[in-house]
Amino acid sequence: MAAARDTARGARGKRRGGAGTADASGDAAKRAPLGALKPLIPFAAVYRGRIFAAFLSLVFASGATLVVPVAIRRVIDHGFSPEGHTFIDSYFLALLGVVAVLALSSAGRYYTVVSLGERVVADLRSAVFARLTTLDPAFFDRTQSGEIVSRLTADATQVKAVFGVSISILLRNAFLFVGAVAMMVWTSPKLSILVLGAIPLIVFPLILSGRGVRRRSRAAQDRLADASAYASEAIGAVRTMQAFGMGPATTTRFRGAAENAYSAALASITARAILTGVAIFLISGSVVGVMWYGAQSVLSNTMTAGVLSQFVLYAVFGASALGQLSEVYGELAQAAGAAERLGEILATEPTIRTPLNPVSFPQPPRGEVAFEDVRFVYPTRPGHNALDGISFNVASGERVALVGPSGAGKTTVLQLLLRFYDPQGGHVRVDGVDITAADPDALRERLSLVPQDPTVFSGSIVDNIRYGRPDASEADVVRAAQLANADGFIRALPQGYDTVVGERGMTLSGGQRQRVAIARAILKDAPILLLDEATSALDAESERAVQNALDHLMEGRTTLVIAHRLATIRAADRILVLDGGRIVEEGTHESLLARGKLYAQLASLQFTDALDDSARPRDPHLKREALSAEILPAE
Ligand SMILES: Nc1ncnc2c1ncn2[C@@H]1O[C@H](COP(=O)(O)OP(=O)(O)OP(=O)(O)O)[C@@H](O)[C@H]1O
Repeated sequence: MAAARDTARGARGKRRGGAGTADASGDAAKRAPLGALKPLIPFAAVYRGRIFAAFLSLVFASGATLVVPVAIRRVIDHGFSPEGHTFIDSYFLALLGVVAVLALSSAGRYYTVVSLGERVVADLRSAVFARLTTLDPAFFDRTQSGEIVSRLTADATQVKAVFGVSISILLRNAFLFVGAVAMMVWTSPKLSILVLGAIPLIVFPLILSGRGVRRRSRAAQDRLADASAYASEAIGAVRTMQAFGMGPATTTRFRGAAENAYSAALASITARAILTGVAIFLISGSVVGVMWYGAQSVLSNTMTAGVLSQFVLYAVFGASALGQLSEVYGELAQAAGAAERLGEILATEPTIRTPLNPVSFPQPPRGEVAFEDVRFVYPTRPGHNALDGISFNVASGERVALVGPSGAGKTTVLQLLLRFYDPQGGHVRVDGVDITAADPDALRERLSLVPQDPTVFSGSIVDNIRYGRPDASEADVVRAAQLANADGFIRALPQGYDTVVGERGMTLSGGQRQRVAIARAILKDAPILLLDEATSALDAESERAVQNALDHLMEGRTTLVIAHRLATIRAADRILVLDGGRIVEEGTHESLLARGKLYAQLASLQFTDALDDSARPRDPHLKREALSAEILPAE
């Protein structure tokens, strides 16, 4: 049950990048390149007012830009003539006004569009995170946590950079391009035909190469996610890494992952560089050609110098707008790669869902549990029955211990009861209700879990205890801590209950972490307690403190405990012995010992408090043969 064990197990079943990711990238390559940005649309659509403001400022900024060449033509054609000095002041004054409008509307455009980008990405990140919290453990068995973090950070950042700045550039240039083309036609239809004829020749190859950029960009982000996943796993297990002297080897592997990310990014950059170069040459080359033709017309007096200047300015505007569009297109294609990955998470539906008409649990809770011929196979390990037709009942207030060799299916029983997975066959009932017909949140309200290696989050002790009931008063928290035998050590900490414990509670001892988790469960006060006892023996004093805390916790509750200690087993009303996903024996400690089968063997080997030091055989091999029946009754 422990988080750490979960992680380790998850890692076994995981494939780098996850199957879903690989398939989706194949599909994506076939889709319209920017279609992947679609998941962002609903996020932006919420902010209609800002979009309208952005649109207005765009219209003004582009309009002001497009007026400039007209003013320049007038200055050239009339301003330098003898009577021109009467006009020139007013021309330049008007030009100054245009420039002022341009400046104001450009600032407005930048502000509205970029802040919209920030807003959308903040919403997107929260939505992706919210979706992640609803996904069932089967998803996390397939996907590495570091990869997910990378999507939340690197991908969202890329979308933000592009969404904010590039969309602003894209829209401005799209407006300018359309405006410039219209003005070109108005200025000189003949020259315009020449220029516009060249456009399809320019645009088509750009669109084609944009697709390649996007594919490469997605590959680069995938490699980056691999590197992040590896890094977060390594940093999460830094003590193990250092204890085994694996620092240099880990660094080498990370460097490999980082190099892969670099190579993939380089491929994407190269494609973009080529795209930009080709675009600039095609576009500017065609402008040069048109200028040459226009110069001929001026020389043959079929066009004035002012009109040519005006036309050339529009052509330059149009060309540079197109050039920037192609560059932005590359960036958008990159963002599409990132958005697509985020979209995949948003589109992942949890398999554990509340049914349309959930059955409610009876009130008040009774605390009954029933497994009826439950069969279960982990999705990442098809073909292996983790539970192979298990049936048992736990009555209200009963204490049942689950015992069995490693891999027998004990943890799986608790995972199914928590509805982390649904069984392929049979039923799991709580208070008579099939849990697949109920709301998972309502189910989990009736369950308290104390895992083997309890998770303590970075934050204050008081917040950690409150984790199961955020609205609990300080007095309730203290009472729970007292019952959990944790009050004493908490008060001895530098800031008492407000002491901040490091990430994953690293600054607390194992026994202290367990007592914090027990206090949390006491505070939650659920009728059914799921307990995964720690396998590692604590020192005698902590052991007693934890045992005492557990006694308080189990009082008046139905308890299902994965037992590793004799004291717990003796306190149980009934013991279920699991092996290979089945219940092979059932009874009390004494009756099972008397049978002399699997339980009796396990009893001599497995229970951490079964042998006191004086009775512990010197030779570890002898321990295996120590007859439980001889030693255990002496306990
Ligand atoms: N997330 C998972 N994905 C795939 N297989 C899993 C997963 N978790 C457990 N298993 C497999 O299911 C079987 C039952 O595991 P389970 O964790 O229930 O055993 P256990 O009795 O709790 O063992 P232990 O005492 O070592 O914790 C094992 O073969 C295990 O390898």
